[in-house]
Amino acid sequence: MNPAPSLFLVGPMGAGKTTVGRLIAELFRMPFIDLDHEIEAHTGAAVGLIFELEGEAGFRRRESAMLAGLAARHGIVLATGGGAVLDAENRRVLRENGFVIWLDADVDAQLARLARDRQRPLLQAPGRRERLERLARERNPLYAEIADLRLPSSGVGNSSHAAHDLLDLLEARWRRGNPEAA
Ligand SMILES: Nc1ncnc2c1ncn2[C@@H]1O[C@H](COP(=O)(O)OP(=O)(O)OP(=O)(O)O)[C@@H](O)[C@H]1O
Ligand SMILES: O=C(O)C1=C[C@@H](O)[C@@H](O)[C@H](O)C1
Ligand SMILES: [Mg+2]
Repeated sequence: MNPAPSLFLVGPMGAGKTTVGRLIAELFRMPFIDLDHEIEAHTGAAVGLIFELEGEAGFRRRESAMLAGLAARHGIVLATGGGAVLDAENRRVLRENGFVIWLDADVDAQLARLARDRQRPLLQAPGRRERLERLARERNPLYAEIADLRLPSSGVGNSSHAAHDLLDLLEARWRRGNPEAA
């Protein structure tokens, strides 16, 4: 039961786009694709190394090119990277090609979940809290601009619970949209 052509997950680092996205894809029996992973597989370099060699601008070019190709596929669950919404064309591509889910997380939850992270280049410097707060201020309006649904989360909780909450929300929403299916 999935009338949406594709599900696109957007939101900040540590919100669960990759983890919850993979689970929701399993629950809906849809193929799961992770944008960061595809970029790494295509270039043969980790996100951190791409940032080091080409700067954030180089990474964003690769991200936009990869997103344009993947968003054209139908019936997928696509986990984007936290900064994919920065580009206006990316936002258009997401909005026009699928159902956009904003997985949100407060900064305390991000800090707890990513405390041991050494992969995300934007977090590899002191002042993580200030950095995450600034990113939230800049990006939240962009997530809000394209989201069809927002699922907030806090604490370190459990991604499996988050996936089931999302499943319930989506099914309730689709039943409302199509009373025949209720
Ligand atoms: N809803 C949740 N409750 C508890 N823990 C979570 C939740 N979502 C994610 N996590 C944990 O947080 C960590 C980061 O999650 P994940 O990699 O899915 O984030 P992301 O949104 O894909 O981030 P990025 O934008 O950097 O790709 C993982 O260890 C994951 O298990
Ligand atoms: O929030 C961001 O800008 C990023 C999030 C990750 O998913 C990666 O795309 C990369 O580390 C940048
Ligand atoms: Mg991810």
